[in-house]
Amino acid sequence: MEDRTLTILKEHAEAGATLRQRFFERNADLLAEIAKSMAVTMAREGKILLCGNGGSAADCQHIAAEFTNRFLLERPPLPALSLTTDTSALTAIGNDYGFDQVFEKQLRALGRTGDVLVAISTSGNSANIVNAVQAAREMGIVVVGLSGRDGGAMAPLCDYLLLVEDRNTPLIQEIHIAAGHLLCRLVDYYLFENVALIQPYLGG
Ligand SMILES: O=C(CO)[C@@H](O)[C@H](O)[C@H](O)[C@H](O)COP(=O)(O)O
Ligand SMILES: [Zn+2]
Repeated sequence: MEDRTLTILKEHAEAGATLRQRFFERNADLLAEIAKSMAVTMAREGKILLCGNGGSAADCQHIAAEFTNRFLLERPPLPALSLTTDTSALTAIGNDYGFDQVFEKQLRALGRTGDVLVAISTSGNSANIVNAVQAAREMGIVVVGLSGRDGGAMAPLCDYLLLVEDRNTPLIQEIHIAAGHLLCRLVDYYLFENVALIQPYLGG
């Protein structure tokens, strides 16, 4: 049988590169606006909460750790928490109430008005994500959605929606983590390098 290794590799690399470039071009202003909103939240003692399933759960943990540890800049730890990591909470809620509520119940326990929820779902249709987003809206928590395809059920519920217009879940996720890293970089920029850019939102 013919060896298609190189073709598969090239297709993967090219599709990812094209998608990434188009995403950053289309969403430049939106990414800056979201990063400002996150920076303002943290400047006001709020926090970033994150939720997602599968590979997106790993992305949530990854981004939360960039904030609580450090990113490229040496600076104080920033408050971010992934709702994907507490196996006791996940199994207790999943077992007693159902998997659809694993993020919503944690959010209701830990979220506060003015926090930001980063909800990552490539389909936008995962019930546990949609439920968490709905709860966030009720609680006055800003919702940043990272999605793919047409954004699914989550799309109309988000304050900000970063959409990767493709149907390939792994490629969508690769753009999501690139966007997550950029948000970490911009939040540091607004909080520690050019605070004047968020001063109008902070008042005083
Ligand atoms: O990492 C991957 C695929 O690359 C998978 O684990 C994927 O995240 C899972 O199938 C998720 O359950 C998909 O959920 P969602 O993105 O549609 O909300
Ligand atoms: Zn994956």
